[in-house]
This record gives sequence, structure tokens and C-alpha cells, in this order.
Amino acid sequence: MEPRAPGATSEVGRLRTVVLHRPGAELRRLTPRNTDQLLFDGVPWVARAQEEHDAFAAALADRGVEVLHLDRLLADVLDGPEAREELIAAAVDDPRLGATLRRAAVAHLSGLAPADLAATLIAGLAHDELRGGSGLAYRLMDRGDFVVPPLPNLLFTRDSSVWVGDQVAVASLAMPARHRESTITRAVVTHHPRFTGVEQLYDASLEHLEGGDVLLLAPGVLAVGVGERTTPGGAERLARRVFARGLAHTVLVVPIAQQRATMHLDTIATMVDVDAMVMYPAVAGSLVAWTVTADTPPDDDDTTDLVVRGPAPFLAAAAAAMGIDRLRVIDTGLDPVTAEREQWDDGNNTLALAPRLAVAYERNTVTNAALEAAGIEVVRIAGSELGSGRGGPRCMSCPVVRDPLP
Ligand SMILES: NC(=O)NCCC[C@H](N)C(=O)O
Repeated sequence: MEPRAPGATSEVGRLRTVVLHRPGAELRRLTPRNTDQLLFDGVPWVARAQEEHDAFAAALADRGVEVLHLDRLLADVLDGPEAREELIAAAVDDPRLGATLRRAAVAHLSGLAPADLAATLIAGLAHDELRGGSGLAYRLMDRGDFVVPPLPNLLFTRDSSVWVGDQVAVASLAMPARHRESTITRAVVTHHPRFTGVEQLYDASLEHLEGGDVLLLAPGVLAVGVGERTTPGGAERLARRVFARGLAHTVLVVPIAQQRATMHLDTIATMVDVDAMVMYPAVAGSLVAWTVTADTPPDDDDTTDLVVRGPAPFLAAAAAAMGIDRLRVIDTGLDPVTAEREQWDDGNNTLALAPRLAVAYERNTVTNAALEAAGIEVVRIAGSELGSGRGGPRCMSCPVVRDPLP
């Protein structure tokens, strides 16, 4: 059967196709010395993280979701000269290297077969793995230093690209440790036959915008978190572009605390039904939104002012934009300490497979019980090791095809 044309207009339409990344050798690079810089909160047990991820992928496949693996898509495109050239250039685009080491790194990477090159671009290249290294920068490096740093956060496929309607926004990731991820998603959506003809809505050279901050609340209505990662400038640019291309009529811009626990909007709230969210109780009453619309559709990047109203309470502003009476918040009934613990462990970061059917980490027992009491079927997955990167089922998945809502 022909694959369905890619696209998504909501968070909860039946999920048909998703991109995941099974974590691999890149996680073995993590040590207590580099976890902060590489945005992990601990050193994961890699084999167990892979088992957990395999079970996540199996849970999706068992429910009829086609799982695409990012490393395989990457290896496919690295069979062609354009993606090879672009991604090798991106891997050595680092002022630490200097010309001599850069040349040696290019020669090494250029000699690799597609699957090996894909693996190396993801796992990185350590000093002692480089054949034929030379030059001052090389000689002054330590054995374990990275010529090409690893990408352990590629696991969180949600952040480096996001589909809005039938177009894909390649993200502009804020943290240096994640910049190169966008070059990989860009190469895949540009060169893979699966995505031929797809228009790109955003790119990594623009203001910071991360997929974890973008929620498709309803067809035509986006919520965009602005905080540690996505900037107001990024939200404005995205709004202009989705209006210009007829992909949305309203963008709700939602300020969130600029701290690690709430790095993206999807760490505090995700949709579990067409009119319901699970939300961190500590923010449910105080979250606000700026409602952005356009009187006349702008051009992609013109400078005409958008219409900005607010701030207003998020739930009311969202319901008004979505054209519903009320956006329900599933009351997790949590005491503040349990709520804080389960938010940190991504209890609010669920992946909807369909209305009222969501994947969640099993460890968040109180949040999951509340979801079930509210009529949401919860598919529980283990995440004790996966969670050390601070991301849950939504962060670890990029929906590529969802059914439109009826
Ligand atoms: N959407 C998400 O919240 N993604 C989780 C990203 C975790 C990753 N370690 C990061 O800090 O960017």
C-alpha cells in the first residue's frame, strides 16, 4: 500500500506514522563530566534504555502506528551525494577544529558507507577514533575529546521538526548541544523520497523555535510556548508563516517559566482528547496566552503587524480560539510535592494515539490514575533510563501522519 501523505492538524487525530530514534552509541558517550553540556540529568544504562525504547516502539506498532526510525531515514539519504556533503559539512562546522583537523575529519567521514556515516554523525567522533588525525588542534586534544560531538538528544525527535498541516517546520534549536540535529532532520525531509514535494515552513537559521513548544490544539489553532527555548521572535515568525500559508488562523503564544523543568510547553501540558489536556496543576490557573491573528493574510516574512490580544487566561483563550465552550483540564488531584515530582518525570508529557488514548510513563502513577478516572485509556511504558534525558513519550516522537479529526 502507498504510504499516506504526511501531515497533521491536531494532537489527537489517530496516529498513523511517527518518527522515533532508538538511542544507541551516542548515549554511551555520556559521562558525569559532560551530562550538563549534553542536557542529560544522569548517565543512563544504555542497554536498558534501548529495551525501554523498543517496548515504546512495539506499543505503537501494536496499535497500528507505522514507526519510522530516524537513523534508517538518515542512512537512506546518505546514499546520495547532496545529503552526504551537507551533513559532513555541518559536522565539521566547528571553530574548535581548525583547518588541518577539519580536513582530516572530512576525509574520515567521506570514507564511510551510508549506515556507518549515519551512525557516526549521531554517535559523534572521538579523538582516538579518527584515522589520520593531525594538526595542532588534534595534538592538543585529549584522547576522549570529541572531534564531532555526539547527539544524545536526537532521541527527542519532537523537538527538531514539527508538522503543521501538510508542511514541516525544521526547528531552530536553542541549545548548542542540539544545533546539529536540525541539519539531520532537514536532510531527511529534503532528500528522502518519503517526503518528496513537502514544503518546508521553517528552518534552523531563523529565530529559535523548538517542536516541544508547538501544540496543534485544534485544526487552525496552534499554541506556542515561549521560555527557555522558543523565543517570542520565533513564535511571531511561525505565526506569520502559518497565516501566510493558510495552515492556521490563530496562534496562542504562552509564556512559560525559563527553567529546565519547564523547558517546553509540552512538559507542562499535552492534549489527551479533542477538548481536554493533562496539565501541571501548579500552572493550570496561572498560565496565560497572547492571542495572535492577522486581519489580512501576511506574506511569509513581511513586516505588517499581526493582531496581538491579551494576555488572557490560557484555558479561556484556547477555548475561544478552538470554538468550544471549555477546554477541560484533567484534574490530577495531586498534592504539590507529588505534582512537582511527576511533572519532573514527564507525567504531563503524553503522546495521544487517538482521542482518549495516550502513551505515558508508568512511573507517574498518580497522574495516570487521574487520567484513567477521567476516561483516558493509558498505555504505560517504562522510562526509568529514557527519562534521564528529561523527556517523555511526546518528546520522543514526531508524528508525521495523523488522521484529520471528524
Ligand atoms: N519536548 C521536550 O520536552 N523534549 C525534551 C528534550 C530533553 C533534552 N534533554 C533537552 O534538554 O533538550
